[in-house]
Amino acid sequence: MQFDVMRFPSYSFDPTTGVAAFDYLLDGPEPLSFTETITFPVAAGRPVPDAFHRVLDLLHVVAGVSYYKVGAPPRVVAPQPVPAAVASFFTAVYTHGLAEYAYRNQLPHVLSLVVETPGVVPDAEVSEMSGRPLSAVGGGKDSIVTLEILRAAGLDPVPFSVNPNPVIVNVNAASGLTALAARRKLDPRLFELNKAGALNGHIPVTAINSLIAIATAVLHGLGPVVMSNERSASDPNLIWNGHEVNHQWSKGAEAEGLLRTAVTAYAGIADPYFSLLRTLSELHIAQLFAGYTAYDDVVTSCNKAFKLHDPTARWCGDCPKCRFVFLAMAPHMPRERLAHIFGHDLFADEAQVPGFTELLGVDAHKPFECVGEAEECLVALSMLTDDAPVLVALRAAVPASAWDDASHSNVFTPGGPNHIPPAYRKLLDEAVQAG
Ligand SMILES: CC(=O)N[C@H]1[C@@H](OP(=O)(O)OP(=O)(O)OC[C@H]2O[C@@H](n3ccc(=O)[nH]c3=O)[C@H](O)[C@@H]2O)O[C@H](CO)[C@@H](O)[C@@H]1O[C@H](C)C(=O)N[C@@H](C)C(=O)N[C@@H](CCC(=O)O)C(=O)O
Ligand SMILES: Nc1ncnc2c1ncn2[C@@H]1O[C@H](COP(=O)(O)OP(=O)(O)OP(=O)(O)O)[C@@H](O)[C@H]1O
Repeated sequence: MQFDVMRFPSYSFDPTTGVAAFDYLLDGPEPLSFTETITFPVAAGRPVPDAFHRVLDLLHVVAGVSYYKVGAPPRVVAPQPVPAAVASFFTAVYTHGLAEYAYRNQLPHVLSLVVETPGVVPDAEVSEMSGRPLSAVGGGKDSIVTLEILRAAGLDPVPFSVNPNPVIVNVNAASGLTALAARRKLDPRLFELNKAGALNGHIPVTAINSLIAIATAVLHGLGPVVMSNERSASDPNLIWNGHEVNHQWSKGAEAEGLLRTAVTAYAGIADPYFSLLRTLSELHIAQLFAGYTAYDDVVTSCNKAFKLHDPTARWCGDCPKCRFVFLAMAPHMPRERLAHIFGHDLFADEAQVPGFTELLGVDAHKPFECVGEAEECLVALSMLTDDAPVLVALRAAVPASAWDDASHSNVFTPGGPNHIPPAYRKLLDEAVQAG
């Protein structure tokens, strides 16, 4: 399949049903069109603010990555004039956000795409968001820590999810907070094309979920949107053709900054979105999570729970994410509690050794998954003193030089680029001190 250009013909929004329908066109000798629908929670009795439509304009282009990847045309033409910051954001989403897809499919031209726009407009006038925080919930430990920090500060957070699976529904129930949800339905034609062998790969899903969250906050008079993206999300998995390839790019600090700037410039909202946990390592977040026992029967960080066609899974117990979270939580809680959360003790199973070795960075690059740095894994291992079979094998596998790095590690010192507003930074600092 050969296409010349990706276009964005139109979109619609019906305030009575909350349904937005976004159209896409892969144009060429045999064009393909797609429609994705996103159903927002209806805000009965509230007028639809202009800023909501502005955020949908951004979402229309960003959600197009799922369809772009079917054919990877050399041109992407956005539908309307935007401020320069928005054009830069679009280009970053299609290049950095699709870098893993480009690497795996050997499509270097994707890394140097420039999303074209039909003109440049000045930045919008800016006003504040001043409602209850809308806190994105993915069902894992990170968003639970954020919800609990916001709740403890009396901010009355509203949990929010896109396509909440049973894990997210159960986490929200355990929190006792009333949640909002949006439903996202990809065009079924995409799955037919995938089955027929079309180009496919990873997309920057957090950028899409984040814009859906911001649109929901605007529609309901809530906000800012508070995410739970950690420090290590900004670190690349590898360098290819001189470009960083980061599986988690749209969870990283660069993407967060670009998205914030684009929303402010185009929709006129100050401080619309930030990650409360941005300065923390995964190991540090796991330590804070250990202080909340109410979620032990429901929390799930395994990505198997996010499969569109099987949303019932919890911890699979045999993937990089399960291994990483098990290792990150292990120093902060008794093994019995950890085994209860996961359903079994991964450190007792010697078949897990190669997977843990990969996390420690002994053999290859960091896996294409949402896992922390090798350094964090080494520090976790150095904090564990018992002789579980996997731990014994890992200690033997780690070269002596690696332990020096771990002992000088700053994994429990908050730091790094972030966009946390000062009032929220104070809450985080208090939680870290108490933890
Ligand atoms: C659950 C998961 O990890 N899915 C990735 C997997 O897709 P798979 O086919 O195994 O299952 P589905 O997610 O059900 O996808 C079915 C097809 O639909 C396509 N698709 C899905 C969502 C979307 O927004 N657009 C789409 O086009 C997808 O390509 C499938 O063909 O492998 C895919 C290819 O590598 C990944 O793209 C799937 O990842 C999902 C989009 C997803 O939600 N993944 C998150 C769990 C995830 O990886 N989060 C990252 C953050 C990445 C970021 O920058 O935002 C993380 O936690 O590190
Ligand atoms: N379905 C979803 N709807 C809305 N936000 C989501 C969804 N899935 C993940 N997120 C948010 O996206 C960000 C990244 O997700 P991620 O899976 O890393 O976090 P998590 O589920 O909270 O924790 P963990 O890293 O333990 O899985 C987090 O802020 C999370 O709250």
